[in-house]
Amino acid sequence: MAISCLSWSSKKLFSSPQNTRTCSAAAITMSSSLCPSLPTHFYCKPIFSIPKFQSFSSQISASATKDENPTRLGFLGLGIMGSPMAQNLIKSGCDVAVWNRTKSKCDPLISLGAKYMSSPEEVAASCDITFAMLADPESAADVACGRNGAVNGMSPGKGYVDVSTVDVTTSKLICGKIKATGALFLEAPVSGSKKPAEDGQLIFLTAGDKSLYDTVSPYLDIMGKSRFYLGEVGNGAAMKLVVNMIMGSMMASFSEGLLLSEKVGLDPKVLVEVVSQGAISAPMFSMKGPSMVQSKYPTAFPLKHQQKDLRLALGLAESVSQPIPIAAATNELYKVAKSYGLSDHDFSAVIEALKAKLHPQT
Ligand SMILES: NC(=O)C1=CN([C@@H]2O[C@H](COP(=O)(O)OP(=O)(O)OC[C@H]3O[C@@H](n4cnc5c(N)ncnc54)[C@H](OP(=O)(O)O)[C@@H]3O)[C@@H](O)[C@H]2O)C=CC1
Ligand SMILES: O=CCCC(=O)O
Repeated sequence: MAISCLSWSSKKLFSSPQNTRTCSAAAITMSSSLCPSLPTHFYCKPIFSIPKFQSFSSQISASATKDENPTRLGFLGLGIMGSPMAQNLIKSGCDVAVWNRTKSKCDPLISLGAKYMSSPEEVAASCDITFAMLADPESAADVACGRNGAVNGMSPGKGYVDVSTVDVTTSKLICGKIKATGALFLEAPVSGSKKPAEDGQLIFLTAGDKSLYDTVSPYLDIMGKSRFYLGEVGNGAAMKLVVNMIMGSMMASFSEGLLLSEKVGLDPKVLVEVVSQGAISAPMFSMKGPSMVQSKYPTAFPLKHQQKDLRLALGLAESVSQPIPIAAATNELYKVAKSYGLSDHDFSAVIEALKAKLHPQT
């Protein structure tokens, strides 16, 4: 299956298969201390992560122009994440068909050149590879396996790549239905939020059919900065849930710190600065701290999705009898935040649940 994308910027040059390499063990020894002036994506990463290397080659656009049968890509689900991901594929010259439950969200992509299809089935039937970026396990299963679902349009030679964050059971269910048609399946949830999606800097946590992984890697490289292949279906979903469980608890703990610092007379803006310089610094704190101090929560990752991921992580832990008391308590806090109508705010709005008086005086 040839790559159909045309080069449109230097970003595209990163994603040429010729420019994408797996680091050898020897190469891992090249570190930032040896090459302090190099940007971080030049540093070698463990062999299971496949970073992109910058190149000034124009090989991909030259080969793409000769391609008379471009790979047809489909994209289902054009929310906060799906829209910029599909947009990056289109802007890279890929032939993309789109569908979204709320049709109006397809319009900006259609104006960029995407074809509109009226159902997931139609997208899957007309495309070689279909990506899906849906809200939760229920919607991911429904879009794949429900009435007019993608499964009905799948057949041997096609591939389905689910990039939604779902639980292991749902991913395996979708995988089973897709594979029963003779098509291939890859789960590929992403780490990274709205801005990394816009910038093509996501991290893909993939598992499933290795041959499909190899086929779609150039597209993952258009949408992301690195990708991990984790083996059998379920491992990508599990990795994503563990990562988001940690993230949700970090955000809750950070929220407590901001409020405690203020209560004892400290400036929370200074706390954000102090944290940013020490061992617990994290881009998340530096990026979201200043707006949290102003009680502003512009949505990048909706709070309802963070609570969903905590709920799913609790189920994952339950399945192996692993205690996760901090995540369990954190989940309760996000549930309180949801009950205050904060579901569609950014997940940093969880701090509001700590501001509220739990037992208001009458
Ligand atoms: N935002 C973020 O920072 C990140 C999110 N994720 C994960 O990616 C996924 C998508 O997130 P995000 O884009 O933020 O979410 P959004 O809520 O912005 O988008 C959700 C998408 O799912 C669709 N959808 C919801 N319910 C249904 C349904 N019953 N049937 C069909 N379609 C449905 C929505 O359609 P409609 O437009 O009609 O509502 C929309 O296209 C989630 O699993 C999330 O956890 C992963 C990494 C980062
Ligand atoms: O699932 C959402 C992840 C958000 C992020 O990684 O910043």
